[in-house]
Amino acid sequence: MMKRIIWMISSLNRRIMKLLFALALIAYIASVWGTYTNMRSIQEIGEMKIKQQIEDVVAPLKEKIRDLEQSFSQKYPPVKFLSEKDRKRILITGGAGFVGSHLTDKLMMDGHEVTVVDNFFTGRKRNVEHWIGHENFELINHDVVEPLYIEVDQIYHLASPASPPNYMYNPIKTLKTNTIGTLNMLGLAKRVGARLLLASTSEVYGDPEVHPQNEDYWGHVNPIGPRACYDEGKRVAETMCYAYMKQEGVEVRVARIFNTFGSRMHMNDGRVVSNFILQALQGEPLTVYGTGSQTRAFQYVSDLVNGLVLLMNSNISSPVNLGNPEEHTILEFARLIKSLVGVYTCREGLFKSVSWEVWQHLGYAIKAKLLFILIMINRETELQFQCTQGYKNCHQPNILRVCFFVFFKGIVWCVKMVFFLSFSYILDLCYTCLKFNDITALFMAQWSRYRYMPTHAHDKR
Ligand SMILES: O=C(O)[C@H]1O[C@H](OP(=O)(O)OP(=O)(O)OC[C@H]2O[C@@H](n3ccc(=O)[nH]c3=O)[C@H](O)[C@@H]2O)[C@H](O)[C@@H](O)[C@@H]1O
Repeated sequence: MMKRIIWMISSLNRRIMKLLFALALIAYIASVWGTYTNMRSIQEIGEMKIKQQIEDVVAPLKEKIRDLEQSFSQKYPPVKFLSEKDRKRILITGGAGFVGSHLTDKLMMDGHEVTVVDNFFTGRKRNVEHWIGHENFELINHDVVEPLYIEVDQIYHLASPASPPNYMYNPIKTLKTNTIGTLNMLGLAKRVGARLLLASTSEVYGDPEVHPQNEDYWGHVNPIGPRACYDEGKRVAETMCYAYMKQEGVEVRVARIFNTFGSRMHMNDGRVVSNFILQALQGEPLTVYGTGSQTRAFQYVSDLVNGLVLLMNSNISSPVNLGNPEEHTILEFARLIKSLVGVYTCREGLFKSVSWEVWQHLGYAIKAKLLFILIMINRETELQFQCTQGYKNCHQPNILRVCFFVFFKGIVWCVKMVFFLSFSYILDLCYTCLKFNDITALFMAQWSRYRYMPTHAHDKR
């Protein structure tokens, strides 16, 4: 009996032992598996962390590489291809200035090799920065008062401050630039056999006694007046050109430039266009000097640039006036600027980030679609463009003006909607008319529709 009991206990023990052993084995496998997965997840987290750190370091580098790649593949404005024979090496002094930079654009786009020389007194590097790095373009920081040795076929000599506050700022420097500078450029033209175009000015006529001034007029200049440094400087520059032409056989062209406006005109330029636009945008009264009855004709810069290029390539060696023949008094001009700035401020939200070209197209598109929305599309739009895009950053709105313009804009849009709805109604009418091919029948039909409707309703009832 005892034996039996012992056997039973031991067999029970063996079973329990086996069970325990199996359980221990499972626990061991589970713990090994757990540790393994745990280690893996720790490893993975570590790897992820390292990856993240690497990403953090690499991301700015990648961005820099992208920027560099973009700068290497910089997009330039489209440039025509010219054969070696037609391609000219052209020097533009003052090429980073207001007129000079537009001339640079034209000649570059025409496919010539352009070297811009500027001392950046009134010129700005940003005016020509879109050409920097182009194989046809070179920018030299140089003052024409010092001699320049360079091989060129044509010289556009524009270097000189042109706005009264700028040229009066340092009259001796203005005189040196226009005399010694011109002498240096004529010397260069003589040495390399280049043709030189001098950017002269309407101011060589001084305070004119004849009106309008043609090129034969000799002028009426005060040699000791406040403007003399510029007026007399340009007059002597013209004299030098013709002396070099007669004595040395240098080919010269002389453009007498009248008032010009356009983009890249410095907002503190001091001339009437920039002054008035700036004052109007800032809501200040426009400073009309004197009675405002003095007249000026304003040409757009692209017209002037086309004129300069035409003159350079022509065979006219005598001086040529370049300006807009349409004259306005300064008072009229002030009124125009006021109205343009007013009109545009209402539209600012609409066209804020739109470039001029796009805006122009947009203007045409709107005009074509909605006949009743009037948009001025003529030379004034260029002024308007300068009013807004050119000096956009200077516009400081105040709350009163904003409220006024929101209200004004609301009214304008209501009027437009009324026009538009009437227009679409008329269109609808015309369309139906065409369909019916008989206006009387149409009205009869319209009328009878209203007239018989209640009867039909009655019939139905
Ligand atoms: O824009 C130009 O191309 C010309 O500008 C200036 O000649 P000016 O006609 O005196 O140019 P502004 O200073 O713009 O003056 C034009 C008229 O507006 C008047 N003005 C100017 C500025 C102003 O704030 N208010 C004002 O009534 C002037 O008295 C002048 O009668 C330069 O001296 C010329 O060399 C250059 O050709």
